[in-house]
Amino acid sequence: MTSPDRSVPPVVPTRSGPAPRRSPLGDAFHVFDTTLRDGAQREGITYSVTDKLAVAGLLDELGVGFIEGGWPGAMPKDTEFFARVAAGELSLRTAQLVAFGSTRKAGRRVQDDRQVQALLDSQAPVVTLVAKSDVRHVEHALRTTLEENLAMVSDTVRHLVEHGRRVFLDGEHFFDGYRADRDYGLRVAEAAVAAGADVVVLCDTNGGMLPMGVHRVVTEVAERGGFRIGIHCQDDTGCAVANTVAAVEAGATHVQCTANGYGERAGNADLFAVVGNLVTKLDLPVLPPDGLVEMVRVSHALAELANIAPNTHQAYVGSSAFAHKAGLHASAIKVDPELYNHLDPAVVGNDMHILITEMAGRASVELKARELGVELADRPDVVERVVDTVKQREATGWSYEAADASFELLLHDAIAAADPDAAAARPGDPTKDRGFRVESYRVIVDSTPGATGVAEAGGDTAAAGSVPVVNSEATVKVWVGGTRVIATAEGNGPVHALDSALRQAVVGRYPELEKVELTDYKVRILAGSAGTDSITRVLVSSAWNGREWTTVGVHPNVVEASWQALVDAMVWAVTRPHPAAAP
Ligand SMILES: CC(=O)SCCNC(=O)CCNC(=O)[C@H](O)C(C)(C)COP(=O)(O)OP(=O)(O)OC[C@H]1O[C@@H](n2cnc3c(N)ncnc32)[C@H](O)[C@@H]1OP(=O)(O)O
Ligand SMILES: CC(=O)C(=O)O
Repeated sequence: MTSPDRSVPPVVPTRSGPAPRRSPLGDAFHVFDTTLRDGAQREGITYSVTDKLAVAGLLDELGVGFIEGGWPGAMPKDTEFFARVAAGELSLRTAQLVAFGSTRKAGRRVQDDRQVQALLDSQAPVVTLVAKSDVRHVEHALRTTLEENLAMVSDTVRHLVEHGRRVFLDGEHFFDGYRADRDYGLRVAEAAVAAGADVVVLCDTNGGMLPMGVHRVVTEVAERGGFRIGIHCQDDTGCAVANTVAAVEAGATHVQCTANGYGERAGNADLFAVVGNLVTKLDLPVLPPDGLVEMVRVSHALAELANIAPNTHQAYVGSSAFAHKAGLHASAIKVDPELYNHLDPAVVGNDMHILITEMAGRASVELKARELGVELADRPDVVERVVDTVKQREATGWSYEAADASFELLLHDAIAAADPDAAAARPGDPTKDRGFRVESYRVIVDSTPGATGVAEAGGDTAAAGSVPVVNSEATVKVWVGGTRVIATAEGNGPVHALDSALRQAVVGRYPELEKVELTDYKVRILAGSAGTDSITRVLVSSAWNGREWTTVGVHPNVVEASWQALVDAMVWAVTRPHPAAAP
């Protein structure tokens, strides 16, 4: 018989399912998300139960420690959400689920309070109880005595703790109450802690605080000691994130926030800014190591679920959070991106990009060209030509900031113009050839007086017999690979007719154009200088094969401005290197 080899470590039993993730700080620091409770209190947000499950799943992927799912018993949807989680529809890897509710009603036994029972029925392992901590609210809103409010707090906390729940207490209006009667808020906190609460969250419910005041109050409360401090800041002064960070600096170790700052009135502290600041500025690793890089993805997915357009300028996660417009910024970034970025955007899953506008300088153009795969470091002539063209055009109403595809064509036109011999010698090279050449176009719009009804193909669709029928027809003449092609098409308006005729003319050579979709068409009328006509700027967005691109046209005539943007859209589609080869 051989003795067991003691040098081999024992086999650790494998877990079924993915291993739980934890922030390196574990329970020492809580990131507590209340998007599904306070966030849902924002005007305009209505989550379905399915949305709520998806929101919770995304927050768990980010790595928050606690997800407040709603108020079971107050709203059927919230009750159903907890029931569906309990039934196994969602399993959380990182976060613990939290049910929110208020203390028992005044003058009622906690055992008889249906709202409190609903918290237990939710089966959430953690409960946040909202309690009045401002004497004026106790006396005027609850219309009860200060002693009864303390009893409501301790009875409810004890009841929940006795039933195995971990309890956090939200001290509503704590900061306003502290100004009016500082001892009472602390007595509420102490009553909760004595009954078993784990955290007392100091709430700036009306959101009127500034960071210095939050720091002072949290410091004083921390000096009294005896309980763990949390912070919950509404954003009515625009300081919710700063107030939250100030509270952490003063000793809070539990932060309540909402995704993208959604919340009652002006909102709450934005989870992404709070976490971004704590991790990258205060060196507090409050998320699991793979969490921070998910911020952009999760923020945008949560905006989608809330049906709110993402805030492009949102700190850390907005698509413009690392966008640089000023030429001087670009010139320093060319030397070292850190010179004009507060952190590497990749850390939070974001990207830096350079905007080309009238504020661009040579460095902006060089960096933008590099983004587009073109190296212009040794082509100062081309760079200068592009800078001049952009500045002159933007002075007359063009805008390349949102029209990357038109800028890309302008760049390649400048390269071709700088080297006309090479352009002639290599007509098939997309950097030298626009794919087709327009000779002319014509549009006819006609309407027969008295003719009304549902329009046929090519006319405006209208309710039967209600509006005149207007027909639009376009003819384009283009040169494609040495051949002159004339095509005519109808459309439900002049721009549609032009788009159809142009595609018809070039589709034989470029069959992929059949699949290009026009996804957006924006017209902006720009005031002309005194005494002159106004100018029209048209932006056309197109999509194909997972790519989107935007082109611009500018002219006093809206049809010509639209035509320029349409032609750029098609030229970009047929000449730029893109996944066009894919089906
Ligand atoms: C600061 C915050 O944002 S806290 C979160 C607030 N969120 C919400 O209110 C959303 C969900 N709310 C609801 O669905 C409803 O308001 C409910 C179900 C909670 C209560 O509805 P109702 O019973 O019809 O009461 P109503 O909303 O008119 O008033 C709230 C009652 O709770 C009492 N109350 C308020 N805060 C507390 C508290 N912390 N502890 C105990 N009772 C409280 C009020 O005094 C009032 O009592 P009353 O009925 O004796 O006058
Ligand atoms: C609890 C809460 O949402 C507040 O006091 O603002």
